[in-house]
Amino acid sequence: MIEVSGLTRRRGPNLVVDGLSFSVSHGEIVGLIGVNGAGKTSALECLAGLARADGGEVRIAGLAPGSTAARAITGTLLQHPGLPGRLCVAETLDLFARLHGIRPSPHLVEALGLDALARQRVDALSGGQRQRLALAIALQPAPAVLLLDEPATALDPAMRRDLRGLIEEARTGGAAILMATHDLAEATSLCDRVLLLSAGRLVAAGRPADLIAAAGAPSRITLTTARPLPGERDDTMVIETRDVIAALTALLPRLAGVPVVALHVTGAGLAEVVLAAAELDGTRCT
Ligand SMILES: Nc1ncnc2c1ncn2[C@@H]1O[C@H](COP(=O)(O)OP(=O)(O)OP(=O)(O)O)[C@@H](O)[C@H]1O
Repeated sequence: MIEVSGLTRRRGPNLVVDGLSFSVSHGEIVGLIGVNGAGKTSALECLAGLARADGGEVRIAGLAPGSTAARAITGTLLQHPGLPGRLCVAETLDLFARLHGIRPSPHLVEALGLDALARQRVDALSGGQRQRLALAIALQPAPAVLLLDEPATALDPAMRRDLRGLIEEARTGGAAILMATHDLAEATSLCDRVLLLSAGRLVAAGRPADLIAAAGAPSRITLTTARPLPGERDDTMVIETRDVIAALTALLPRLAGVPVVALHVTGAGLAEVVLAAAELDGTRCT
C-alpha cells in the first residue's frame, strides 16, 4: 500500500531524507524510529503529500501522494495538527467527517473520551485532548493507509493503552500503518517491523526482536542484598551481561547466608539499537 523508493528531501542546505526505500503492506504496522532530527517527520510529510520530495518516488496504493484520490484513503496525524479553534469538538468531528462523506464514529468518540468534551471549544482543549481529537479525525474515515507522527504524544497512560487498541483495530481492518515514535517499548510490542533512520538514511529494518538480537547489547542485572556481599562495598551490585543465567549462577555461591532484598533484570531493547546507530553516526540522542 505504501511504496517508497529512493526518497530524498532537502531542507535548506541539508539533505534530511537520503535515499529512503521501503514498503508497508495491508494489515501491517511499521514503526519509524531514530533520534531527534533523524528525518522521520520530514519523510512522513512527503508520504502525506504535505511536502515535495526532491528525489525518488512515493506511491500510496499506486497513487501520487497529495492527490485527491490518495488523500481520500489516507488518515494523517502530524505533529502540531492545525485544528479550527473556534469550533467545538463535535462540530470539528462533523466537519472532517463530511469531507469524507461519512458521519462521526460513535465508537471512536467514546474510545478517545471525546463524548464528555463534545461541546468544548477546540482552543480550550488541553494538549492531550487536542491529540485525541486529531486522532479521531485521522481514524474516523477508517482509512486504508495511516500515517501517524508520534500518536501517543501528550496522552495519559490509560489513553495510550486505548490508542494501542485502536491502532490494532485498524490493522485488523487491513490498514497499512506507518508510525513515527519515540515510545520504543510500544514500538517493540506493537510494530510488525521497524525502520531505523539515522541522519535521513535507513540504517536498519526488521522485526523489533531481530534488531534487538542483532545489536547484541547486554542485559543489566541489579541485585540488592541485606548486606554487601564479600568483596563488595555496596549492598547493590549492577552486572551487565549477555548471559543472564550464567551470571546469576556464578553469583549463587557468594549469596550463601545473605538474604536477597531485590533483583531486577532489564533486557536490551530498541533503545540500545537506536543509541548504537546514533553513536556510529556521531549524532547524540537529545
Ligand atoms: N522547517 C525546517 N527548516 C529547515 N530544516 C528543518 C526544518 N524542520 C526540520 N528541519 C531539519 O530537518 C532534519 C530532520 O527533522 P525531522 O523533524 O524530520 O526529524 P525527526 O526525526 O522527525 O525528529 P523528532 O524526533 O525530533 O521529531 C533536522 O535536521 C531538522 O533540523
